[in-house]
Amino acid sequence: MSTNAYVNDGIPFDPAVLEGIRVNKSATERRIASLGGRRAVKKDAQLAFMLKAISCIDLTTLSGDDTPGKVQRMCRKARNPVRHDIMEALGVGDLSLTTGAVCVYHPMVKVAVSTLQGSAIPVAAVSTGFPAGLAPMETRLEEVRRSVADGATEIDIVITREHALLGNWQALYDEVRAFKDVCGEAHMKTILATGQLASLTQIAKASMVSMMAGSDFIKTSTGMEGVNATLPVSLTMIRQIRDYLDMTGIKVGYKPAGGIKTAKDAVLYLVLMKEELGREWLEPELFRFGASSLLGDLERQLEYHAFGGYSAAYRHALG
Ligand SMILES: O=C[C@H](O)COP(=O)(O)O
Repeated sequence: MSTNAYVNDGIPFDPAVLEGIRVNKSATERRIASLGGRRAVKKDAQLAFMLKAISCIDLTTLSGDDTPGKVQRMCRKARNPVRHDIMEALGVGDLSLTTGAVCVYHPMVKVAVSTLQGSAIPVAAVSTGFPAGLAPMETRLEEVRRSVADGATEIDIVITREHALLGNWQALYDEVRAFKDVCGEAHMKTILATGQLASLTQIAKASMVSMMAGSDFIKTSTGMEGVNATLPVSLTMIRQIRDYLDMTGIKVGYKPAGGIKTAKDAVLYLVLMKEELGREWLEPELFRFGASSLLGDLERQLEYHAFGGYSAAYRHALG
């Protein structure tokens, strides 16, 4: 069962809501360009942002050569994401820092759950025919059922891109709703694969439909598309989260995923969340990074803050 208090039961499909959605690409890009320069993050705040970023990572391995051993190592890293001597030197040795979750393919759910036993770290399973989402619907639904039965409390689903590309919003709604029904109490994150959609307006509409259908989180990418998470796409999606909140009073989470590799990038995403949605979206209940290598750079930067020097990237596991 999910321990996340933020649940979106969804609302009935309303095509009229979509008619008013238009995204101005240049205005979106201008807003993002203002992000880095306008407010340089000071050193102490940077440290806080980096620790926050770690607590919001869905530490991920999604590779054809995943093995139980690799997943176990990743789970151990999720429990202790930063070397003890670095945490001590930063004066935060007593902080019980973990990543937000670990994220794996279905066959690795059991091993992740057993390795994380005794911690509060949830296991997320990518499901529904990840990454293309082109398996038969019954197979995709069954995959969700099995991941939930094996102990995943978070399910990352992929949408059928065709529905969004053709503007078949009722079909997208019905698909996401069907996945939500089989997720039961597991928290559902809906991956739009934004790099394969046609425009920011289409991404905004797909975000809104996914939330109407009961997504607890909306997520950019699988990490396997040619273009994965970007800041303009993120601004587009989180403004839909804001509109859905205004419309329903329901808070939906956001997960940028794929290609986020540096502490600097992570801080920009956190600043964007804080400025657009407020502090509540800086918690793992409402914000996650889907990332396989970001933790390595964050640990490296924290080491720099602690000791004034970098060690080689290879010294940071999963770096
Ligand atoms: O959802 C997670 C992504 O697949 C991770 O992508 P990445 O390997 O580029 O960090």
